[in-house]
Amino acid sequence: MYVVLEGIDTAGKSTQLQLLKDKFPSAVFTKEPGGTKLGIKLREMILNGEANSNLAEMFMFLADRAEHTKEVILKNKNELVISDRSFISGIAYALDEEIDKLIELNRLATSNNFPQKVILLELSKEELEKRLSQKQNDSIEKRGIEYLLNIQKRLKETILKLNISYKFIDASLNINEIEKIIEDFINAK
Ligand SMILES: Nc1ncnc2c1ncn2[C@@H]1O[C@H](COP(=O)(O)OP(=O)(O)O)[C@@H](O)[C@H]1O
Ligand SMILES: Cc1cn([C@H]2C[C@H](O)[C@@H](COP(=O)(O)OP(=O)(O)O)O2)c(=O)[nH]c1=O
Repeated sequence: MYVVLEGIDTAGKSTQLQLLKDKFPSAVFTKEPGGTKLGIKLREMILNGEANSNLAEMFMFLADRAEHTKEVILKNKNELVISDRSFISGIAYALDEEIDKLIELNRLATSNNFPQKVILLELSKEELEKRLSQKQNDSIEKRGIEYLLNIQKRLKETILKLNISYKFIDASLNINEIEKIIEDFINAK
């Protein structure tokens, strides 16, 4: 089963993945961008802000995703794979394009291998402000609070359009409470 953890920057994805590694020791943990050898190079270029064109940046994420699908998702088809982000981020962050068109592009990039379950960690504006103020920001995060809240809205909209089992979780809950909700959701049939 292929499960993905989604949420805007600082929603708590890394924190939860760290805990999930103990709960699911035999699972394959991966991430987008940067879950493959090629992806590590693409991720560095993307986060350094090397692309001036939004379209070029989007295609770098799609290239990362195509490689990730072949090298990680398809090679571990019979395992529990848990990923930090997915094509759902790809759609939400590509603000210039329509969601439906992006779904089609992502079907192509993944050869139709979408996740079976998606978890979204949702932040309130107040909590996002607090967390961003405590962090050194990369080029994407520097785009600001309203930008990230808009992305969060698009993450939800995208998930609701897809026929994938999902769980929305209040990211300001206690860390262990969130972990339990995620664990139960992964274990549920
Ligand atoms: N449930 C939570 N409650 C309060 N703070 C949290 C919670 N989860 C994570 N954090 C803190 O928020 C910040 C961002 O978390 P992180 O896991 O790095 O987010 P992401 O990987 O989504 O960017 C970190 O400082 C982390 O310690
Ligand atoms: C997967 C993906 C991520 N992104 C963005 C989301 C993040 O801002 C950044 C990846 O950074 P990352 O460090 O993995 O996220 P986080 O800061 O939450 O730990 O790239 C896209 O714009 N498009 C995509 O397709």
